[in-house]
Amino acid sequence: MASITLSGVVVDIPIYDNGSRSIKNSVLSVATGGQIRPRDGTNRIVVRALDALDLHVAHGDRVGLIGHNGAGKSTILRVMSGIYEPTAGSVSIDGEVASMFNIGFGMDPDATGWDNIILRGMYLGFSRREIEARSQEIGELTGLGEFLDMPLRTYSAGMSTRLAFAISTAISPEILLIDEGIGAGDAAFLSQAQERMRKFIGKAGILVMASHSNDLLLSWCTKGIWMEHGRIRMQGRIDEVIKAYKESLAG
Ligand SMILES: Nc1ncnc2c1ncn2[C@@H]1O[C@H](COP(=O)(O)OP(=O)(O)OP(=O)(O)O)[C@@H](O)[C@H]1O
Repeated sequence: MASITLSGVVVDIPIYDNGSRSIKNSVLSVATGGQIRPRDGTNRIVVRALDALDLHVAHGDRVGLIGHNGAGKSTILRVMSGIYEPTAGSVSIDGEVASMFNIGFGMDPDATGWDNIILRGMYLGFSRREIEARSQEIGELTGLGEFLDMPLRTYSAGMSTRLAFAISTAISPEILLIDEGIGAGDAAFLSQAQERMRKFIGKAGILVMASHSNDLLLSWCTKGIWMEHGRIRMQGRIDEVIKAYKESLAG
């Protein structure tokens, strides 16, 4: 059974250009972003992207991360995927993780879409034989047609996302992490993606996604977590959390 538990997770991101006094003086006065603070005992400035975060995601949960720019949504996903090591606290992940945001990983910009399906598939743990056997099906799902014969560097962000999405969901991971971007697809791709996502969720994995699209969050998620300055402001049913967040923006 897949699960994710974060206990007291702090992520401080050091800023190496510490020459500016104005950074220190503007601490906490802004509506967006994490908390900018001098690091204890040093002259270094850090951004506290996550502040003592406790979070449990259980098998079958579909969690939407909501909040203003810089609230910490992407940082949570990066911690869950192992890209960021927490400054303090602990992370426990049970299950195979596939993430949809490090889409450059395991991909070669000069190789074609077809070749990248093989490369990224192997990076995600397929054997060459397994991924070759499935590459046709994955290629069709991308809807990229003849672009699959073109080098990846000729793709738009949305096209790269299609490719990454098709490969990631093909491997049926137990935990899927998505950061924005998926909204970059067109309507036909999104409905195809939803169908695939429903199948994925039907296999009872975990989905954690960050998005500014309420429609996408409402259709894919059941739980919502509203982040603010690296902390959880509210969590609960996705519709209730989105409603409260919208009210706070209006007020
Ligand atoms: N590479 C970095 N260097 C410095 N600060 C960073 C870096 N990455 C993130 N941060 C800071 O960490 C905080 C949290 O950022 P994060 O990307 O998690 O926010 P977010 O909620 O995903 O925002 P958005 O909705 O704009 O994508 C912000 O204050 C941001 O400035």
